[in-house]
Amino acid sequence: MLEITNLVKTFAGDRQPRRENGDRAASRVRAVDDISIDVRDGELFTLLGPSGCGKTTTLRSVAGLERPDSGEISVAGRVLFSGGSSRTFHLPPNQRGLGMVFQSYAIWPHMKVFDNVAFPLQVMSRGSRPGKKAIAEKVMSVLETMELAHLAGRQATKLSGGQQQRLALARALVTEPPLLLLDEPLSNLDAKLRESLRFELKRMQRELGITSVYVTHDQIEALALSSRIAVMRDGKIMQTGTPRDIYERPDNRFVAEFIGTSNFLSGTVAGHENGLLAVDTEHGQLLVRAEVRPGTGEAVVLAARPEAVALTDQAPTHDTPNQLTGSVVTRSFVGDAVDHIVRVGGQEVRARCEPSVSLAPSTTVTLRIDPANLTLIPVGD
Ligand SMILES: Nc1ncnc2c1ncn2[C@@H]1O[C@H](COP(=O)(O)OP(=O)(O)OP(=O)(O)O)[C@@H](O)[C@H]1O
Repeated sequence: MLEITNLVKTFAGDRQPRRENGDRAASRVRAVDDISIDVRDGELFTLLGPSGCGKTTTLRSVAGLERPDSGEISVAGRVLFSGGSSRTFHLPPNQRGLGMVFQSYAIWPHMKVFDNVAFPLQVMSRGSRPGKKAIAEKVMSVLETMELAHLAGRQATKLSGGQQQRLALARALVTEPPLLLLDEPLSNLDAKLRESLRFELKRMQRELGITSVYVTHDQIEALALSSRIAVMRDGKIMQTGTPRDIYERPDNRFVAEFIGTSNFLSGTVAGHENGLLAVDTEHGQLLVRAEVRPGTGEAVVLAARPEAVALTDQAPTHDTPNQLTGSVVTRSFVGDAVDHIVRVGGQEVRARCEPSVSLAPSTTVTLRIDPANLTLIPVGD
């Protein structure tokens, strides 16, 4: 569906000191350094990597907002950009027909919810513009998908942050683009809202089967959402694979370390109770707050960030879920926290604790992870 071949994009870097011959040579930053990507029909494909690795520049190049130095970009066989030593072809962004949602909500504040979504249809060229009635139907249908239909008449600014972001999505989807580009669309939202919108985004993407490219620096978000992930560093792709490939079989040290700052616990779904999912792991049963409902017996992975793992040298208590027993391997002070590595059965778990919690190697400890702080990653996705 989306094919990127040998894409290169450089920017003028900081100016260098004047040379002996009086020239000032400007160094160039290779923001995207010869990358090739093939996104399949219906996939949610994620570009993942640390700040400055070239994710946004890649996405902006697909959108037509950056003009690459060389390479080729095509969507469904239609060339959007082709450049190199000879002639360059660069289709302007407004002729690419792609859906885009960026970090800032980018809704039109002076318009009502309905009009925000109707606008992209109203400005379509004469031949392809639907009639007034068809526009109203399309707008209401996409507002329903995003659960905003009841707010159609409201001023866009009078929506909550999550609703505004859903509105931005509705607006990007209404023209039924062949490809949806999403640049950290959830990063301005608080953790709870991010979690629930992540599920909605995944549901919507699946239901509509819309091919999407998603940019994020958040490994857990990438693992939980994506069909496949490309991990980037310094403008290059370090590995492309399914979430499972990436965390189970990292190709190189960079990918292993970048993904490995989170903890992963494998298990199978045992059942549901009181809005919580019970997962059997080799360390016992863990509860996770999840809005998706995989079937009993399905294989899943639970992810926990190190700061979500609490440690104590007290024995487990009866009234608290998600307690594991382990033994401290190492601890290290990192300024405002103490990082511990704890051996639990056959695996090491990282816990980032308050400075007041500092447990010596070989101490037997109880690890506690709140069900709300575990992320469910369906494997086999
Ligand atoms: N307009 C620009 N002019 C000069 N350098 C740029 C420009 N845009 C990006 N860069 C540089 O290109 C590199 C890649 O930037 P890019 O924004 O694509 O990274 P990113 O992975 O999306 O980072 P972030 O997650 O912080 O947004 C960085 O070194 C950045 O400083």
